[in-house]
Amino acid sequence: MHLVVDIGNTDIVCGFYTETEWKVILRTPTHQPWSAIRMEHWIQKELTDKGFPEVKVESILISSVVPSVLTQIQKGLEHWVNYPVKVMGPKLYATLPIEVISPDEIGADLVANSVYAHTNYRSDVLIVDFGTALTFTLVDAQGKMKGVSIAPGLKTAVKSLFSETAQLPEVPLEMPNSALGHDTVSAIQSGILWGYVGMVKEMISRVKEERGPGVKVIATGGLSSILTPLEAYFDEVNKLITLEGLRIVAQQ
Ligand SMILES: Nc1ncnc2c1ncn2[C@@H]1O[C@H](COP(=O)(O)OP(=O)(O)O)[C@@H](O)[C@H]1O
Ligand SMILES: CC(C)(COP(=O)(O)O)[C@@H](O)C(=O)NCCC(=O)O
Ligand SMILES: [K+]
Repeated sequence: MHLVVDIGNTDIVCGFYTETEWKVILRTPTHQPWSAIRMEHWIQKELTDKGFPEVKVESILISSVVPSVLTQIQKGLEHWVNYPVKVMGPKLYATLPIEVISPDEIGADLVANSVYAHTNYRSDVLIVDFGTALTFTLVDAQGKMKGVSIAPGLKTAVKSLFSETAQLPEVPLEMPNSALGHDTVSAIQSGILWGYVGMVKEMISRVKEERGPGVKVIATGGLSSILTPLEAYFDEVNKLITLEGLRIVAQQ
């Protein structure tokens, strides 16, 4: 088997795959007191629990947007498999089938998303990633990353309102039926969820105005199925896009 790891600002996701399919996907919170040994023990225990006690992992590629966590995760994995692990970064970007925008600043997850989009569509594609941040990335037909937009993610917006106010609670991310709320919880749900529906529609429409109506729009990230009124706007909704992109990079 082979392994790709996506270290995001909320979760670390580990995808184990063979030539033909994903075998097992593991998820754990990013913010833990990570040490190399904690990582090695966690992955061994999870694999055993999921019915893969003695896997042979032939290659590992990591994408990280959390530098403070990367070192211990990488060390733990390298100790586990006993060979160097690859990490997404500017040196690797130079070998990709896409042209990476601002290689020293760009998030590695956005690069992986772009590799997936270009490999599968070969047209203008807008990737909407509903993670800790809500990101929009445009890749053109030649595989050039043309631009990125970054906003607070849905859960980040909810948490920020809760932590910056005295009287507003943290609310579940559920689409309200009506435009305006009738109590505090539904009022916050209205503001954030309908507000974000509007934000995503506005971004899609602006990008299509600039690039033409043929732009494909694909959605990923843990929160990509919350804004149900957007379903018709997406050509694909797939929570595995970042892992799929990493797998393409690892296999090249
Ligand atoms: N398969 C899933 N089903 C339901 N919720 C999920 C799933 N995966 C992730 N989430 C939730 O979606 C949120 C964003 O996750 P993710 O896209 O992995 O963010 P990041 O990449 O920033 O770490 C998290 O709060 C997580 O708990
Ligand atoms: C934009 C992000 C915070 C998204 O991270 P995520 O929501 O997946 O945890 C991450 O890709 C990042 O830190 N990017 C660096 C800045 C940039 O891409 O321009
Ligand atoms: K992500």
